[in-house]
Amino acid sequence: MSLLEVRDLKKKFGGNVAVDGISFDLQAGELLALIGPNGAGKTTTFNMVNGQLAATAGSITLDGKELTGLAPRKIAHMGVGRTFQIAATFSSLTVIENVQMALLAHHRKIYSFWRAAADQYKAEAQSLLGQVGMLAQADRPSSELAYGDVKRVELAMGLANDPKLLLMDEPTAGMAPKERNDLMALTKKLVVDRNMAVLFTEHSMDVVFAYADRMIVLARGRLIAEGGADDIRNHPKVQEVYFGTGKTFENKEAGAVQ
Ligand SMILES: Nc1ncnc2c1ncn2[C@@H]1O[C@H](COP(=O)(O)OP(=O)(O)OP(=O)(O)O)[C@@H](O)[C@H]1O
Repeated sequence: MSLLEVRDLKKKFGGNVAVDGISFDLQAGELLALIGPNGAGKTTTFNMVNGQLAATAGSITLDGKELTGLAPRKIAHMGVGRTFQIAATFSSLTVIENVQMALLAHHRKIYSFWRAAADQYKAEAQSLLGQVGMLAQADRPSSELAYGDVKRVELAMGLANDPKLLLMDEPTAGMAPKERNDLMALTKKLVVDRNMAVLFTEHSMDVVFAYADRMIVLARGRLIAEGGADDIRNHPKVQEVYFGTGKTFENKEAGAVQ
């Protein structure tokens, strides 16, 4: 049994079929990329896995337990994490306070307890910051961080619920190539060290080909290809949909840093 099993998953918005009966597996310790042109159904798939969107049909199981129909909070507690952007309101908090907030949320403490709980989960937060190489910057205001470091803190926050599966939506968007590579190398290390699974969407093909263990390709809601970098690069259907959009892989790489 795979950690995540998606079977015949479907989502309709009115008459528009955004995800049209896709099936795939994800193992613990695997970094799986979900790619495809704009409007392919990537975000919709993601949001069904974390429970933000209800599936129209199909099944999603984690460790054999059905996730469809459960609330996002319940799914998070079952071990599905996601990286989220540090909200503007939290940018005045220090790095470690942001991670403590994520831990408080996971342990269901109420925000108004925050003052009294300033020291709560400090050791756990330090441990998470250590894992993403940010311990030395724990007491800096988040607003002062370089963009690549913000992304590391967001990753630490995504680990607050000790996820078996971490969802990352375009983790490297807006990053310079060096920062992108550092973040993905770190993600890969965490996947191995924690025996965690990661499902990520990504527009930058160089990131996908360099770091993903495997990739699945969606086009118009259908899964059209699945495999390693060489399988995907040379897959006629994949070439067709990417050429069909006027974007070759090379063009996408060149235009990846926005
Ligand atoms: N809330 C919604 N209501 C109606 N249609 C939607 C909704 N969300 C997505 N869609 C439609 O579903 C299809 C898939 O969208 P989705 O955002 O999942 O694609 P995507 O692969 O993530 O695209 P992108 O790379 O542009 O983010 C599109 O046709 C989109 O217009």
